[in-house]
Amino acid sequence: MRHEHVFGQFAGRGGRRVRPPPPVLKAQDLTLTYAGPKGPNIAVDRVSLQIAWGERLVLLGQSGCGKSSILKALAGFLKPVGGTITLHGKPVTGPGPDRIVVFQEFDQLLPWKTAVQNVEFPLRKARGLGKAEARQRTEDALERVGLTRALTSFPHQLSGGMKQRVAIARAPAMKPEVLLMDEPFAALDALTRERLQADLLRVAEETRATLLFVTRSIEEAVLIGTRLHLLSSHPGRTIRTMTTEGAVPGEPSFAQLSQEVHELLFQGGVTADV
Ligand SMILES: Nc1ncnc2c1ncn2[C@@H]1O[C@H](COP(=O)(O)OP(=O)(O)OP(=O)(O)O)[C@@H](O)[C@H]1O
Repeated sequence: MRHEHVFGQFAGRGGRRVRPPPPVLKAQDLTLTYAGPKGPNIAVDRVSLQIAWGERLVLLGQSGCGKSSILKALAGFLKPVGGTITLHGKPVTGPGPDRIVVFQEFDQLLPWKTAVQNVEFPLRKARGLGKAEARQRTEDALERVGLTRALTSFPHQLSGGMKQRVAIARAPAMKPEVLLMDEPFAALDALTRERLQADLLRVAEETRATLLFVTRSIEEAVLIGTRLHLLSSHPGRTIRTMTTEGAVPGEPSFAQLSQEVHELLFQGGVTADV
């Protein structure tokens, strides 16, 4: 099966070779460490990746392989000890509203604001939208994720799934350059997880979001991603990047690609936990 993604070899009309679109976000030879008792521990070792506009890149690998660390570095929360990160060719030096992060934890909403206000507030504060436009965008975003009730409830009155819906509505409504999602569905029950995966896919496609998504689930990766970046176990190194093109959920192609990914992760010294 052919799943290798080869940059620089996109076929244009009439089979002409055309250049791929320039990456929105790019990391080159990214090395990340944490301080340990005996000196720095390498968490991520010279990983390079790039995300083009409208692409959904999934970082996949075993627990502790450095997926969250890469996401944090791309978000600007963690400074690399080696390599570079650029957004539209400009170095990333810290966090910014051009990169919005959605975490796994359910406590990322402002507890003193309602569901509606949690979406509306950053649109007004960080994006500087007027009241009418922010309200319109908020209503639109919440409708997209199917949140039609409990709109005036506070986070402590919402279920975990509902809170994640608000977080998923809020992030694309900000229209960031890149949406960074760190295992946003890992703490949800299987049914809610499936529903939110479908909602995310729909929102991402409708809003043409550029997405970096972190997961440990092979099936989730193949479902969500247009491209996968497989990482070896600690310290995280690139095993391979591959496209998910042709893998259709519910068809043998999907199971086939999932199996291929599983084998690659095992060969890379990884125990995939799905
Ligand atoms: N704040 C920290 N201080 C020290 N070491 C850390 C810190 N955060 C992460 N690490 C270490 O860095 C490595 C990579 O961690 P990271 O959380 O990025 O992995 P991960 O692939 O996201 O794991 P998981 O899937 O379990 O969330 C691990 O060995 C971890 O112990």
